[in-house]
Amino acid sequence: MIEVTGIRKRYRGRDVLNDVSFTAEKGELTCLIGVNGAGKSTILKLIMGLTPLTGGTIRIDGQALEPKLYEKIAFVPDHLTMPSGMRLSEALRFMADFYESWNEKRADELMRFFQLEHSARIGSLSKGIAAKFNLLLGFAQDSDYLLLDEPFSGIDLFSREAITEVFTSDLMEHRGVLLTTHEIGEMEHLVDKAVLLKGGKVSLSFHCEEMRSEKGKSVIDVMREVYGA
Ligand SMILES: Nc1ncnc2c1ncn2[C@@H]1O[C@H](COP(=O)(O)OP(=O)(O)OP(=O)(O)O)[C@@H](O)[C@H]1O
Repeated sequence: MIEVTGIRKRYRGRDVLNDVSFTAEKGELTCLIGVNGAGKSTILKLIMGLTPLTGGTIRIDGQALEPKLYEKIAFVPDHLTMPSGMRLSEALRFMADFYESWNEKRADELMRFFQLEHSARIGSLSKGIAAKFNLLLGFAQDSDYLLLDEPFSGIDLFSREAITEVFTSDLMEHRGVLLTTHEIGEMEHLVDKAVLLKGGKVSLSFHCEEMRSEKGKSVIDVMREVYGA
């Protein structure tokens, strides 16, 4: 379990996150929802140790963050970070060399599934194709947890559908997935738990199925109430 307790983050004298707590469990898809600038990406960076906490604690499977724990987590940022002149085949080789958790067979399957060409260069990819390859780099790591920052941002409907299919496959079955989004769209039926951020705090956190069965509300209904949209 990823356990975020009372975290605070201050950038240049301004509190971006103020006492944020939530958990993301293995075998579940947890969605961090918030408008632009709510602090979603910051939370993922804090979990990955890419920026220091101002306060609070983050524990993974009961342990405080330390470099060894990152073997359990794959992080997919909101854009491809590989050099633009690199071919996809070279990027895959880099991942295989760099990550012990790299699963070559899975990477090959996903290359075929997303219809990606090994010889294409990173810089020549369209936005949607780049997003698919970016996701592949995370999906093909045998990690317990997968953190995804805005995986659907700027992607057309058909690419979204292909990516959604991966989320429902057994590739994800036992993993804990924590993803951020500002619009839930067709993801809604995939999400187990929603964490709604507002004003640097968690406004509401709930299991979607319970919300549906007990209050008859969808995630979008709740978002409308919280964000007044
Ligand atoms: N390195 C930084 N230095 C200063 N301020 C920052 C830094 N990174 C983020 N911020 C600020 O922190 C706030 C939260 O940013 P963050 O990127 O986490 O939001 P977000 O919810 O992911 O937004 P989006 O949906 O637009 O990606 C924003 O106001 C942003 O300007």
